[in-house]
Amino acid sequence: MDGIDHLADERNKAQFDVDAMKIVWAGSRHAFEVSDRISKLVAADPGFRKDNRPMLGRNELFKNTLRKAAYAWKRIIELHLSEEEAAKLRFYVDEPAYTDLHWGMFVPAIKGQGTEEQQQKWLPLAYKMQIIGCYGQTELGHGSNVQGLETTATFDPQTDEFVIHSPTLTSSKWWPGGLGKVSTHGVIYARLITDGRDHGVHGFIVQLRSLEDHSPLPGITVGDIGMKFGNGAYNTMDNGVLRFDHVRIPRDQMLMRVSQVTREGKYMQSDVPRQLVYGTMVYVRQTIVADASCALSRAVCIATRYSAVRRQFGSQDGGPESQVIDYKTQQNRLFPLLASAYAFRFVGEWLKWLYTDVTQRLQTNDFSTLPEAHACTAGLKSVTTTATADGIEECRKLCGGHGYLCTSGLPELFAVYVPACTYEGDNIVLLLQVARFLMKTVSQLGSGKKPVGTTSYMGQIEHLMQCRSNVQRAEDWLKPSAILEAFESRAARMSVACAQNLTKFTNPEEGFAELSADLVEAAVAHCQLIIVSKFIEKLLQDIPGKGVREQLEALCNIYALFLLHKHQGDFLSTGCITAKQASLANDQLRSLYSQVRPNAIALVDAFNYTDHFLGSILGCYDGNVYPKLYEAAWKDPLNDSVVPEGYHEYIRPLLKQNLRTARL
Ligand SMILES: CCCCC/C=C\C/C=C\C/C=C\C=C\C(=O)SCCNC(=O)CCNC(=O)[C@H](O)C(C)(C)COP(=O)(O)OP(=O)(O)OC[C@H]1O[C@@H](n2cnc3c(N)ncnc32)[C@H](O)[C@@H]1OP(=O)(O)O
Ligand SMILES: Cc1cc2nc3c(=O)[nH]c(=O)nc-3n(C[C@H](O)[C@H](O)[C@H](O)COP(=O)(O)OP(=O)(O)OC[C@H]3O[C@@H](n4cnc5c(N)ncnc54)[C@H](O)[C@@H]3O)c2cc1C
Repeated sequence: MDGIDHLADERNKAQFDVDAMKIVWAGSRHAFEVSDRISKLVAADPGFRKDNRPMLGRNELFKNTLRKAAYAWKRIIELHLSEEEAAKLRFYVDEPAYTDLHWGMFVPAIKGQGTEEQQQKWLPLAYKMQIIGCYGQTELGHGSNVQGLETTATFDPQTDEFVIHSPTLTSSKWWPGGLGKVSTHGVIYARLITDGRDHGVHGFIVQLRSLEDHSPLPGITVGDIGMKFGNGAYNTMDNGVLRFDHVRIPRDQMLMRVSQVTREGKYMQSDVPRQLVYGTMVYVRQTIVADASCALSRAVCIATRYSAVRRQFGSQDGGPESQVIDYKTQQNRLFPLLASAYAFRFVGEWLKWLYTDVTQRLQTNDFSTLPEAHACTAGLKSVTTTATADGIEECRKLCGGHGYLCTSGLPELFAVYVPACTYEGDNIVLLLQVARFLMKTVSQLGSGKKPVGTTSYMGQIEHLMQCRSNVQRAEDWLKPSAILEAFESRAARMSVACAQNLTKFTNPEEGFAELSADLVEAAVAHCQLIIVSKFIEKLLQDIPGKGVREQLEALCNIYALFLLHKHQGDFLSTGCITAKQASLANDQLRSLYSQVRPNAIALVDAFNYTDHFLGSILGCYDGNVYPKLYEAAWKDPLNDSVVPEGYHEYIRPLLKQNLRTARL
């Protein structure tokens, strides 16, 4: 606008090499270069404009999303983008669409659960988008309880087909994204029945719509489930409802990697665990953790830049008022979120490694790390999405009144993000899975079986049950060993306490249900320990760039000590630390805030987000917030006319009547 960088002074204060930090954030120089190039390409293309989204009605909004998805595909083909570049392009287009489910779940489900033959048949069609797929698992009556699904797939040996049927209203598929109006096919989860026997839930590829005119195939009733939370937001997605009336599909459309049905109708199970049917969820939960760092960093970038621009109170001798970022209360709310964004980034990187490792092992029939992969993906998905959804809302409040404007970008970001606490597994249900895993680990401690991976700390259970922190001064809390010992002993003691309480129940399932609130807290403590320890491990790596390591150390300590402060009830009640040590942690936290303060703007610049992607006037790179807000207000459709539509109908008669009343 005025071409001036209003945040230049802030940028000059930085004590580290921002370009080097950009590479750490991206994960590698290559990842940075791809991300930088593609984000700029999207930002410069008017075809990907998104600022009008909150104003559009549902039909217009949805059609606009279809246009963008088709245009994105056209650009991907024209520019010969690689799979990695194409995924980045869809990410920076930043509009939930059926393509998320096609690439993010339909394709992975076929890859993970289909045989070689099935993959060869279906994947080329999906890769060229000659078919478009969704992931049809959840039903009106059951989501979390996958074993409770009611849709049936009954084998008919006469015709060598499965008959897919929705026997009840509650068996209607409900929620799958892309199903409502777009998908031609779906991976549909149904109870497999052969010869009158129910073999539980399995995946099937089912064609839903004609490839000629897009009409639903015979026996299929399909539509959108209706408007969701927020304007624009997730309403660009056609979450759908689907009913089957005895729809027939060939036998070879059952995904047969885990189990098979023969021509004779015999059910056969491979020697792979049946839980592999849930494999797509493990894959997506892992991507959701990486995605949490993106959503949170985006909100934090907006709130941090605006906090440096915004001034309120504190003027001395007619000088400028204080920047709100200098208030300790603002720092205490904002900087832990900044630190969390970095923490989630690094734990997301690690989780991707864990997932790749488990996938490679599965290919050689080594299933030993599957339970840990399930517990880690479930728990970290839960903890990071909860913190991110809460964090985005906190960032909105950190921006005061202007944060409530759609042009701040924060209301839409929250509305799009918050269902992450529910989809791919309700966060509480997933934490209970982690708790089951922890209780199993604790119960095996005496058996000589050594806990491994993320539970290896339980191997020193005797030490962790009785150790006392030796922190004496605030600076002692900067030692990774002090932090790790406190987090490990807290997690171990909470798990052991639950395990001991469970022994008081004669029926273990009853005990588990009764103690579930405590079990969830133990699972959170374990997951927070994973995040803290992966951040500390990141710091053991070679980190090039002037001052970059120092900034990351400060953020790691903020993340850990903020959690310690927030959950000090856990640390104190389990006797891991004393009240004095908790207070020293808080002293150290304050001094870390002062250390981060001059670097705050550079730390959010390191995310390398374009103004297009941020979609926020408050977060714009140049910090020229007020003229932009003022100008944007006049562009609101309500300001198209000075006197509003409806004046003659509803305002004028009222005013006239008031005049008459006043005369009386
Ligand atoms: C780049 C693009 C990305 C695209 C997408 C990105 C982001 C998302 C964007 C938008 C959202 C879009 C889509 C959203 C899609 C969906 O939501 S799809 C539907 C997801 N649904 C769920 O997540 C349901 C949650 N429920 C469950 O997973 C299971 O029912 C539950 C685990 C709760 C219970 O399973 P169940 O078999 O009934 O239970 P048990 O507790 O008895 O478990 C038996 C044993 O199995 C182990 N186990 C359970 N799950 C898994 C697993 N996934 N992997 C491996 N192992 C598993 C469990 O630990 C038990 O083991 P033991 O017997 O104790 O050893
Ligand atoms: C935006 C969005 C997109 C989605 N996309 C898809 C998709 O593409 N494909 C698909 O198949 N599904 C999709 N879903 C569905 C989603 O996966 C489910 O909504 C989710 O798994 C939660 O299940 P539920 O709705 O049955 O919740 P419920 O299980 O009914 O949860 C309701 C409440 O009960 C609690 N609860 C449930 N069970 C327990 C328990 N055992 N112990 C303690 N508390 C419990 C929960 O914590 C929650 O508070 C989507 C959902 C949303 C919101």
